[in-house]
Amino acid sequence: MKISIIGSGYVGTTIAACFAEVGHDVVNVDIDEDIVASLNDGEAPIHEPGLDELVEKHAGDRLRATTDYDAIVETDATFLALPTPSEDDGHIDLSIMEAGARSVGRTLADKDGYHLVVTKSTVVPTTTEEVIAPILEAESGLELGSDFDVGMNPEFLREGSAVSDFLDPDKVVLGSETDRAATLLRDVFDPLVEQADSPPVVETGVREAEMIKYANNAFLASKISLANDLANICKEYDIDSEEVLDAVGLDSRIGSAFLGAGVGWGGSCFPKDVAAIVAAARDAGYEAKMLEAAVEVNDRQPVRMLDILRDHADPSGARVAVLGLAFKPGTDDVRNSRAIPLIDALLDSGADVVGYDPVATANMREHFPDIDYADSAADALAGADAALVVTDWDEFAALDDEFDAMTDAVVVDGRRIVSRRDGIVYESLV
Ligand SMILES: NC(=O)C1=CN([C@@H]2O[C@H](COP(=O)(O)OP(=O)(O)OC[C@H]3O[C@@H](n4cnc5c(N)ncnc54)[C@H](O)[C@@H]3O)[C@@H](O)[C@H]2O)C=CC1
Ligand SMILES: O=C(O)[C@H]1O[C@H](OP(=O)(O)OP(=O)(O)OC[C@H]2O[C@@H](n3ccc(=O)[nH]c3=O)[C@H](O)[C@@H]2O)[C@H](O)[C@@H](O)[C@@H]1O
Repeated sequence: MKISIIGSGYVGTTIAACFAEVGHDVVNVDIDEDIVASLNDGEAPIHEPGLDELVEKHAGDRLRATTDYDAIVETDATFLALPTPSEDDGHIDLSIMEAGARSVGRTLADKDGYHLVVTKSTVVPTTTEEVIAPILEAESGLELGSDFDVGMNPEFLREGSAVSDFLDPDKVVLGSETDRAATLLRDVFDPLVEQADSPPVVETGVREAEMIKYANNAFLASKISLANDLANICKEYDIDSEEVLDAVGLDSRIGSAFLGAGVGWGGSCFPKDVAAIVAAARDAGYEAKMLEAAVEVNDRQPVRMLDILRDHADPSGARVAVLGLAFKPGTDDVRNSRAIPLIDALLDSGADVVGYDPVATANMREHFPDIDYADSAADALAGADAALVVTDWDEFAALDDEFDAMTDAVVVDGRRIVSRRDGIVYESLV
């Protein structure tokens, strides 16, 4: 099949390369000329394990990129993989989706024959039918339900394992409102489902598919916050929270994944998606109390970490090493990293901050151009009065003699990753 994908970021590039891998002809449309050039040169514009190989293998053959929306006319289906950021009050900002839909609609005016437009981005329920579809109709002059249909196919991949998550998913969710759209979506996913050893395929309505994505992310984020709440109680009683949560996770109804207690969840999606569904629920007249509490617990974890530091050392005038700047290990992405509120609070307290991350320093420098950055954990620790461990990079577990170079070795561990205890003042957050 011929597929077009609008947007070539984490999701757009990954699904384009993977659709090409399972045999589709794919064209990626992005407004960024550098991204388009990179894809056409056979180089992935983002860092994801396995992506370079797929892009190199298919570029110039089953995979091409362009800035020209006209390319979608020749395709059977168009996937919108555009950003859906948050407004300041948490509401979803649909302006980029609306701009993309206008461009797609204008282009489809020139198409003879049926077309399917699928929302891949995470959007609050009713967006595809009540925002995207009317724009497509108005701009194209075509009629929804006869000339074209809309569908919704939420994405569950994680950064750092995007290719393997997409090619080997736990489930595929296909949202549509007409038989023709359902059949076409099935045709798109059949080759992927077959090579992935037939994961469950959930065929549902468009707004149900939109809600499944939010429910998924809200559940995972809340599970971490609940683990953090329980771990905080454990700490009050001097109980090892890891032992407790490991045992709890053995219950097959609960499961061990996403029970990792610590400084909380960040990244480009959990914070914005939980905020967006809470705001959408409020607009609809419902107060999502559990989700609001999940956010509150998450916001409190970095504050608790600073409180622990203050129990052992005065941050004012102290040199504090922040180990780990990425929102999770395996990525250079710092969007909503827990390191950001921590560094902000340290600077407010008058601390002299030195940050270290194996790969995310350049991105964090854009947020905090004026703090120091070290080239290694050892350099960050040398002469520091205290260290806060924020991201669970494996290399932090191996730190040992490096702590001896600290001036006053106070270590507050936000991810329970540091092994060394002797000769340092060590306290874990949970
Ligand atoms: N990043 C992730 O791990 C996941 C993201 N999602 C959702 O997928 C959606 C996309 O997210 P990402 O891929 O992370 O975004 P991204 O920011 O990495 O990439 C978006 C791309 O769209 C391009 N773009 C912007 N306006 C455009 C326009 N009018 N026409 C064509 N291209 C345009 C940008 O140049 C950029 O390359 C969001 O709704 C996100 O919530 C869903 C699952 C996982
Ligand atoms: O919608 C999205 O964009 C994606 O959001 C998350 O993926 P991602 O943000 O890449 O990263 P995760 O591995 O889920 O981690 C998110 C945050 O939770 C934290 N986390 C994770 C697991 C855990 O046990 N404890 C914990 O604090 C991580 O450190 C990180 O800050 C979801 O896992 C994906 O399924 C989803 O598609």
